[in-house]
Amino acid sequence: MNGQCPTCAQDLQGCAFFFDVDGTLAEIQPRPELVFIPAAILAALGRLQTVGVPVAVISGRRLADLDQLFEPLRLPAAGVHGAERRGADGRLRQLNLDREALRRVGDELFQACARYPGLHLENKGLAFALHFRLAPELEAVARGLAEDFIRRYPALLTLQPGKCVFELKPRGASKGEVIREFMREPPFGGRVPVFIGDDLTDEAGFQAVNALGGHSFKVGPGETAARQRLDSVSAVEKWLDALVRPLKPEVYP
Ligand SMILES: O=P(O)(O)OC[C@H]1O[C@H](O[C@H]2O[C@H](CO)[C@@H](O)[C@H](O)[C@H]2O)[C@H](O)[C@@H](O)[C@@H]1O
Repeated sequence: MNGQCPTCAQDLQGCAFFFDVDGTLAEIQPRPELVFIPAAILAALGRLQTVGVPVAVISGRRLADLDQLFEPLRLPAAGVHGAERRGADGRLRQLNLDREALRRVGDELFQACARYPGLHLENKGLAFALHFRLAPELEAVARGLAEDFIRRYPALLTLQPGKCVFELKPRGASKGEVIREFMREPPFGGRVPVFIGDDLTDEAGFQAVNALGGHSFKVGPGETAARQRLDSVSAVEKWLDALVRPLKPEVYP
């Protein structure tokens, strides 16, 4: 195999790639369940995986959702902002959390959100997303609800703002920490990490790869710890295409 990273000219086999999902590999959609990964991106990730270049997705979504989105690929992945992780060996690790307490929080949130039909509560079991994309006038309500629950359950939850969403994520969940965990394991360990993301939850990941001597890319505008920039999901697609294009054609029919 030959091939280089188009940005840093590093041999691909020396790199390990980490990708955020929504806003990075998939265009933002009005509702979470409408999201899809473009076929060209799936093909590029599949190519990298086929030739043994380590690839993982690092998302706020649940692992189960990620597996559906990336079908037929089954990638090493971290879900719920790092609260759950599946390594390259297939082993699952989760933060040690009080599931019964989280279930009660989910029930309470459901009751609280019922008063605001425009709010969409995404209950991920280990985390809760209060989406106001389809009702922007409810942003302050969503923030208020999220802050109230964080105040009442400070040992359990922490606030993670995002794109038209306030998330209550488990305390201790961090995209930076899961990238560091992947980098301590084969086949990621010993390589140069590259992380591409677009949102506030990705900042911990950018900081982690910067500290590990890797490359960090922010998709779109906004202040960031990332050191390089890609404009959009289509720019990520083109970047990935440039990454895999030099790979030998006989390996990829
Ligand atoms: O870390 P990510 O993979 O980027 O996931 C972050 C959150 O993405 C989803 O919400 C966002 O995307 C939706 C679909 O485009 C959009 O409707 C919503 O406004 C965005 O906030 C997902 O629903 C969350 O669970 C993820 O945590």
